[in-house]
Amino acid sequence: MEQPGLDLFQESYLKGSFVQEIFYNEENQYGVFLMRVTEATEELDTDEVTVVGNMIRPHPDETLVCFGEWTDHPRYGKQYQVNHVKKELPRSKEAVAKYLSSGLFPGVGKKTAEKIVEHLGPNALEKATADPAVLEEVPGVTGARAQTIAESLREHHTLEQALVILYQFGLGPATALKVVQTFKEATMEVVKTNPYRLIDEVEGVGFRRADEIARKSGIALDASERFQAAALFALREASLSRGNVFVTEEQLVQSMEPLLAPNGEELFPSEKRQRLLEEMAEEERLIEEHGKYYLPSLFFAEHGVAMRVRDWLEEKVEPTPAHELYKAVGEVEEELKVAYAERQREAMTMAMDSPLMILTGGPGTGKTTVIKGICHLFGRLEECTIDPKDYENSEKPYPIRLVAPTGRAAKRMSEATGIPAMTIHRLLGWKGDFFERDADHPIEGSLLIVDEVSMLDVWLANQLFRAVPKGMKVILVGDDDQLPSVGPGKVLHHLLQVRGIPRVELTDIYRQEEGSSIIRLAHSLKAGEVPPDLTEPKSDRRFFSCKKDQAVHVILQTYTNALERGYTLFDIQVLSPMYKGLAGVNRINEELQKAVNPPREGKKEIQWGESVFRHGDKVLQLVNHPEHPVYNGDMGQISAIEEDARNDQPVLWVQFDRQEVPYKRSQLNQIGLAYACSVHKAQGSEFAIVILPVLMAYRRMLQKNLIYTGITRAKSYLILCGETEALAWGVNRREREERNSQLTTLIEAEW
Ligand SMILES: Nc1ncnc2c1ncn2[C@@H]1O[C@H](COP(=O)(O)OP(=O)(O)OP(=O)(O)O)[C@@H](O)[C@H]1O
Repeated sequence: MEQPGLDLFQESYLKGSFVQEIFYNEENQYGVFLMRVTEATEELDTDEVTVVGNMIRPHPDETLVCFGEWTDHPRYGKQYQVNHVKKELPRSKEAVAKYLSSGLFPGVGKKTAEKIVEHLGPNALEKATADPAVLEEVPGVTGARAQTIAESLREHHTLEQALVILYQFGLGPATALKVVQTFKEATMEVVKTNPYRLIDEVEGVGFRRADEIARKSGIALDASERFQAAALFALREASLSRGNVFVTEEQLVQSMEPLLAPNGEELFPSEKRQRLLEEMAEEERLIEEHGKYYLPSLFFAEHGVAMRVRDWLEEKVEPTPAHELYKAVGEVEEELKVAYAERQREAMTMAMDSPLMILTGGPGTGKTTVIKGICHLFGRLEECTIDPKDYENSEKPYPIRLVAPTGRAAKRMSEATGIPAMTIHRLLGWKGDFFERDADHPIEGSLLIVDEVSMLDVWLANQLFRAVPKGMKVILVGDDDQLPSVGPGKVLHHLLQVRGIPRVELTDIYRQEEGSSIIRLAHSLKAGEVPPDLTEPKSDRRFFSCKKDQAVHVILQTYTNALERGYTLFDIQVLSPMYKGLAGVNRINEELQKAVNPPREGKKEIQWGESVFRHGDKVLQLVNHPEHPVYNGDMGQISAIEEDARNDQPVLWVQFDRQEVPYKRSQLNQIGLAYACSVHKAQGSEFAIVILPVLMAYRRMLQKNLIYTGITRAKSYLILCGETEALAWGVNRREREERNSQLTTLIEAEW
């Protein structure tokens, strides 16, 4: 094996060809190959080496130079982690002929390949790339065919070159590959003339990265496209990271400053700025209205929601005669064996006569009990059965649609009311990139009840509202003190500010009667007060004082104690405000996995990025899965693992409540370990036991809504661990910023 001196090649590399593909994922171009090495920077004790990394799928006859480093994988041993790959064109006549007929070049079979090599010699590839006309000299190759072959040769060559240049521009191999795959032969053109296109078209490229490329391509600091890219980037950041539906011009300019001129120089005077923004508005890349700047999709969503709400407010409903209403309420009370409180009764009767109504209230105030009452009252007044069984073989659709943003919330609601419930995505027929239900294909039924509305962002609210047919009553149920939606807008909050939307707020706590001190604590914290008995042990809650570095230990101890007492993995949930850090979600998951589901001989597991999925692990679905009805926030348990599954075959199965869902390797980013999860991910769910660390180390994240949401996830037992001052600090801190939205004004202005 050749070994050139290190002075010639500073980087470590292996040269050779791939003799076997062990694994290859088309989606992220990640592969594992066996390479026969002919040349290397260091001495090797074998000439067959396992090589892993992101790369365009190599062809067996290609000679490759892989630059990278040696790693020691805990499971697979020593392997070469490729950083980037350079392909060498084959040199011998046989290899060139084989390469040409490998299928990479359309229309070139074995015979033609041999003829080309015969005629042009071993340098055929270089010659044909430089001058396609030489191919025409090959007997039997017509002008058009010569052209096609030369084009694909050149295309290959250009892609290779583009990759090398992108590496030089500082892009990592995975991103560089994505760029080349997106723009193909146009890659270099895009990179040289408008690398800002990468922000929109290549996942994982932000403004700063694109701007670095622009610098290297010689694009001026005051170029128009630079300004416009920064404007869109800032607008997206404001909406997606901070939840704003729009930004004011001042906010926009302010957030663009650090992007455009970190040293404070004025590259875009106000006149130029104005002109460039106007240009973007003309091209509908953004929308400007009275000095407010929107991403188009948010503008239309917010206006859509406002328009729909206005329609409901303008709708006239014939009121049900009072005596009929009260008689029916009495019958429902009798049927359900509940004596509804005055306010609860008001909510039920109001729901019957309003096209749109909002029901709010903290935990334990009886929202679910009222939802059930509303459904039964509706059935009586409409004189229709609400027993799902009566609709099983009927043409008639079930009249009530009960929905929630997460699968767990829907399940909880359906269990508590006895009425079928589903996620909003399922109701709307989410197909992965579009909803089947819209204004032209509305949902069926005459009563829609949406729970956990605080989680609804303006996009989803618009999708849902536009799919509601005329005449269907809509009841929105939620708790405005919970965390707002992850996506932009604060729909429930802003709807509550509209005067004129019928609403009832439930304030009396009923669960307290059952002796819940968790709910009492939640209500105190909501009022910004830490009760003096916080650290006193109660029958349903405990506070364990500890510092940051002890928190994980306390969590492990409590968790395993609960398991010993017969609680299951699904009864206990650790919630943490952060992912990173000593007591963050990631670390707790790692430690709990070690403690409650350790590796064992014969127990299958699979490495995924930094983490390991093991048979029996509790996992969380992170996105809505359009193929199977599993949704963001659903939890399940790994029921099988096939370690050596081929790329297109499932590698792991998760048992959710009602079904087992298979995942291919490329889909493993849709799940995560779930012994611990973020408070955001637990929205809409309840657990028998919640363990919540509250530490000053998290103070950046701690705020009232988050603590309140975390605590109210506990149904039977709450364990707080950490520092009392962290809790006090957090509950006195409101959400950092209000979210910009015009929703209230839009509805009120024209209504
Ligand atoms: N009028 C009432 N009389 C007696 N008990 C009631 C009444 N209303 C509600 N409850 C009881 O209070 C408890 C909490 O009610 P419910 O679950 O409906 O509240 P919730 O607002 O939906 O709470 P959460 O959001 O925490 O689920 C239940 O056990 C319920 O039976």
